[in-house]
Amino acid sequence: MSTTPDDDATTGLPARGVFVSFEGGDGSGKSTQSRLLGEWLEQAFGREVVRTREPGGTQLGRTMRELVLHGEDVDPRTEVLLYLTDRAHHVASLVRPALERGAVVITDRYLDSSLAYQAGGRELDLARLRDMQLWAVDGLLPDVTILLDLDPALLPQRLSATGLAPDRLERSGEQFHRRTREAYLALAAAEPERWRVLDASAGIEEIAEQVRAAVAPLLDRARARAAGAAGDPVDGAGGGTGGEPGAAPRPGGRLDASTVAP
Ligand SMILES: Nc1ncnc2c1ncn2[C@@H]1O[C@H](COP(=O)(O)OP(=O)(O)OP(=O)(O)O)[C@@H](O)[C@H]1O
Ligand SMILES: Cc1cn([C@H]2C[C@H](O)[C@@H](COP(=O)(O)O)O2)c(=O)[nH]c1=O
Repeated sequence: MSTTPDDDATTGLPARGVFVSFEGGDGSGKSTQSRLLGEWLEQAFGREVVRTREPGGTQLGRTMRELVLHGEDVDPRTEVLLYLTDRAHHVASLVRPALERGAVVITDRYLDSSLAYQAGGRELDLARLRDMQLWAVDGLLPDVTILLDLDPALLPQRLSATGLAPDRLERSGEQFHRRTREAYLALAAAEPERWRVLDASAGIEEIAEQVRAAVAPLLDRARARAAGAAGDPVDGAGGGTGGEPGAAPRPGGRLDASTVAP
């Protein structure tokens, strides 16, 4: 959940939540997979799951989303700042508080979207953008980032499946989407301990299984950490009983509050 493995750098409290981000091109299946992962986590682990997204995970963010995706055309630097404003508020008001109370936070896009789309796609300076992102979120990085890698040639097919008119970014052209994809792959290659790259052209259930396999070990680690902090045995009665990747939902599993992205 944070840049340090055992403690939250900001609060000094034990880091008990788990932070998962989905990344990828438009129409790569992020919403589909974040929904499936959230349902599985609630049912199999009885964990509080907070599903959210960028831009648009907060009320302010929904205004920013409308502006950046459906408003007047803006230059690339203005675009960076719109996404950054959404992100800073999202982390401060929703993501960090949820992690601090022990929730699993699943976000459909996070700061890597800006590095791929604005540095890669719009060809802005990567190092500068990375510094700005880390400042805006006070250093908070996901425990795991799942890249749903899709050839942009498949984008029209995926977009038409949604039945929605393409937004300003989706209309940015094939070369833009190719640069974005290359940027994602380079980010993942540079930080393999955080990223998992999955083939987004595979079937929905096959991908869901790979996502579960990537996330389940993090839950075990967080559970052990939380139990240690509370003085409980790791396999004690409190909380979920855990589960294997792909395990059937646990009967009687506790369903906690879930914030679902609008
Ligand atoms: N693995 C898959 N194979 C085929 N179709 C898929 C797959 N995953 C998702 N889809 C379909 O593709 C469309 C886009 O999926 P989804 O909305 O999950 O993508 P997304 O990455 O969240 O898109 P966006 O970035 O545009 O919001 C939907 O119609 C969805 O049902
Ligand atoms: C967070 C973020 C997003 N974008 C782009 C990527 C997509 O084209 C849209 C968001 O739409 P989605 O339906 O939620 O995928 O915005 C970006 O360019 N930079 C960012 O930081």
